[in-house]
Amino acid sequence: MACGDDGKLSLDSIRDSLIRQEDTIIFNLIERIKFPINPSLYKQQLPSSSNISGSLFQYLFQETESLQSKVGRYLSPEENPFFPDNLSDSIIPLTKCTPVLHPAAASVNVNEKILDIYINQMLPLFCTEADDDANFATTAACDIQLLQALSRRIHYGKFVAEVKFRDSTDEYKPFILAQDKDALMKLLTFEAVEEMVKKRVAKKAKVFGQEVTLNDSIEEVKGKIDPLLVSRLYDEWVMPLTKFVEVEYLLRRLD
Ligand SMILES: O=C(O)C(=O)C[C@]1(C(=O)O)C=C[C@@H](O)C=C1
Repeated sequence: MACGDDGKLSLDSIRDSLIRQEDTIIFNLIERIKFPINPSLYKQQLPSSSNISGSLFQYLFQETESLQSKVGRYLSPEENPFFPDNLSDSIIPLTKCTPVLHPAAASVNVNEKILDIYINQMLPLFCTEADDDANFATTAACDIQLLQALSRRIHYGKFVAEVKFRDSTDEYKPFILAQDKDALMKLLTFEAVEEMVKKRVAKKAKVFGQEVTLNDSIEEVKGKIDPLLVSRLYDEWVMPLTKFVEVEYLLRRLD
């Protein structure tokens, strides 16, 4: 949802973007699972002489975000930082355009949850537990790309919620005034759409993860990623967190 796209805001256009973002997430997953979990990356305390606290991963991620913030990454309402206290001012001036989202959108950030689920549940599900392969910098680069793609997709819930609110203000308003989270969750849920998303991401995982050879007679070989796990990723984490973001945004929509 680029600056000035306000006029193009529709549920169909937002869903098209979510569909395109599936490709990014699945390709990034395929890249990450080339490596084992590499647990030392997330636990390793750096030598005290380095003056850096936390894990190597945290250090790399914070420095990446800090550098990207200098060139304006977090001026975009689509981007939400994992380490908001560690950002630098942007050297790129803010473009003047009408914001699509309500200003309270800035206070909705579920990246702490995403990071916790990613390290403690997703990596053990997708990656092998083989010994560390010491490819820490490359592994972390894959993690950061994937986490940023997941975060962008999940926080897109703000745009989905905004368009649903604009399309059906009379239906949403009483539940927002009553701060009724359950009623909002029910109203914004489309089970048939969720079923389609799960099927589509499994199909994409099968297609994107297949080995491409020039020998047509070769039997179908095991793909690079398990389609069922991708479907589970969306079912258990991506869609529930997107809906959580939608509810949190709507609760603040009339502030
Ligand atoms: O497409 C929507 O209406 C959304 O709110 C997005 C989404 C999703 O995360 O994919 C979430 C909730 C709906 O039940 C269906 C799909």
